[in-house]
Amino acid sequence: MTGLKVSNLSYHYGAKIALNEVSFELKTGEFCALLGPNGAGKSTLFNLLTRLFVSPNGHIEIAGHDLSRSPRKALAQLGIVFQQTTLDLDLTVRQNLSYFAALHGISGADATRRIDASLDRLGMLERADEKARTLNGGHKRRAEIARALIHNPMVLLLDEPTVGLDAAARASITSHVHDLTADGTTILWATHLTDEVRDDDRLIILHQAHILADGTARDISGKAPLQSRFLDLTAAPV
Ligand SMILES: Nc1ncnc2c1ncn2[C@@H]1O[C@H](COP(=O)(O)OP(=O)(O)OP(=O)(O)O)[C@@H](O)[C@H]1O
Repeated sequence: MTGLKVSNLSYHYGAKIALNEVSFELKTGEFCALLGPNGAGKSTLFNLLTRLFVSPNGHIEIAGHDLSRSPRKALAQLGIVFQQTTLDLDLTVRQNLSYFAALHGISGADATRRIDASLDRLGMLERADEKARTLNGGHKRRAEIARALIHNPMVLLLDEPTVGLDAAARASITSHVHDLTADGTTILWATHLTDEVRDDDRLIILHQAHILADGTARDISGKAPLQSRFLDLTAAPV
């Protein structure tokens, strides 16, 4: 079954092409790293996937729902973690998640059950009653990922979620997020850091609006380290 399908998607800012005929398909429960240097088009793609932008060209399907024809159904299956922290630092972790649950029309015992389950998935349940302000950067991101899962989306988008974190926190978050695929969540993880990509991961390399490579990280890097393969691929203009 398909988790996320993007077909012939293009986007222009005036004369500037930010995405050019981009197509890829992720299976249900697949983890995919979207690797691209600054300006590759990652944020533009995320803005199209979340319907902040609408493109007249191409199609997006989220968990089988066409985003332009059935936006409510499609967006109900989407969770997103933005690059910038959006927690209310004066609320506890649980209060932050409760607020988000309410926005999705989830309250009472159902909200409590979902919040506990989400926090548990990210190893954050014991911190539920701590103020967000007191959490370290890695725990803040984990709370935000738990929040993005409250409505049980089939597809989770993460836009460079480890920016500003130390190596240990980055490793912990990448590991937690990989674990989410075990129950069928499809993950699209935007990054510009090759060390966040595992050999077995699906990897899409985006550069100057084009997909330059799509396959397993192992196959794309070949005998070279992924970092040098990535630098080679993105050195030349498309
Ligand atoms: N509002 C805009 N007007 C004109 N050009 C834009 C606009 N926003 C982005 N671009 C250009 O579109 C291209 C893709 O930008 P985008 O922000 O999607 O890349 P990105 O991969 O997310 O980069 P970063 O990692 O730096 O956020 C870049 O060349 C960028 O300069």
